[in-house]
Amino acid sequence: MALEGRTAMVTGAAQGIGRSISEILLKNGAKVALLDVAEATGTTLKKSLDGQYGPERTLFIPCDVQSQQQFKAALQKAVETFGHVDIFCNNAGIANENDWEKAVSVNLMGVVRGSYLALEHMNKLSGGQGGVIINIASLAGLGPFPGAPVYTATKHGVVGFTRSMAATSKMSGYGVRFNMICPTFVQTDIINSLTCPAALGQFAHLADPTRKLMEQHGVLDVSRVSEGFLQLLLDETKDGEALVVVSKGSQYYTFPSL
Ligand SMILES: NC(=O)C1=CN([C@@H]2O[C@H](COP(=O)(O)OP(=O)(O)OC[C@H]3O[C@@H](n4cnc5c(N)ncnc54)[C@H](O)[C@@H]3O)[C@@H](O)[C@H]2O)C=CC1
Ligand SMILES: CCCCCC(=O)/C=C/C=C\C/C=C\C/C=C\CCCC(=O)O
Repeated sequence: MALEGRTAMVTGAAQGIGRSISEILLKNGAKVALLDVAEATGTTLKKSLDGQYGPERTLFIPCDVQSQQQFKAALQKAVETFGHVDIFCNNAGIANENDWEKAVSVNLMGVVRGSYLALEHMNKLSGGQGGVIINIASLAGLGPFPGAPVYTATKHGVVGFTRSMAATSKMSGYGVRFNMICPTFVQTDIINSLTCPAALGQFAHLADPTRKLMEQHGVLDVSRVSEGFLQLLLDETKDGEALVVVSKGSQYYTFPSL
């Protein structure tokens, strides 16, 4: 199998896109450390995966990506259990324009924190074995999503950070590839935030236009994102790339040259 002997760590793995990415990694032979702040959902998922793949293939670690201490301890536990981690997916994210500071903390600071911890472990210049880091951004990381300005800002931040880290890693010789995925709407719990006044905050009046945007773009199955993830992971020529996953297909985004 393509990922036999490889070990991955996925944040926000208990459900939705993170769960689908974890499952495609397992199907292809990898071992996976599943991180999520939702302890009950994560524990239930771990039990179900134990039945399918055997208990030694996964590890569930309760972890809030906002906490440096929890995140560092989670990586340490995964390394102690599996020996190393060579695939890292920063996927955990929320949509909340009302509690916008939390959205910045989870969606952007959590991705920076996870990427730096993963890099510290993987960096060939400091004894690591190299690896791949794939961050889950959004189509809202490439253009304006009306009604969700802070969500949009965090995803633009993830795109800029990941591209810069790819260039930094290449120029420094770290042996770590950085890529990102920019999906359109995907059928998971987060899209309920789009019509939830508490999550839209001062932009609650934009719930209807947002619903229309969703109808126009279509809502994808999570498997479309995990298939894209596998493609990016296995293609060693991809570094600093944004894979856009929309209803008509998946394609690499062409950024304007400066
Ligand atoms: N569903 C969609 O339409 C799209 C989602 N995305 C992105 O995909 C990623 C995954 O979202 P979905 O699976 O759609 O949503 P989801 O709400 O189904 O799953 C998010 C997971 O992240 C976990 N999580 C939230 N805060 C966390 C924290 N502080 N620490 C650790 N785990 C935390 C949740 O417990 C949950 O299991 C997010 O970054 C989201 O922004 C991107 C484009 C489209
Ligand atoms: C706030 C809830 C977020 C739900 C999950 C999500 O990220 C969904 C995003 C879907 C679409 C984003 C909408 C608009 C983005 C606008 C323009 C993209 C233009 C890209 C380009 O070609 O320049």
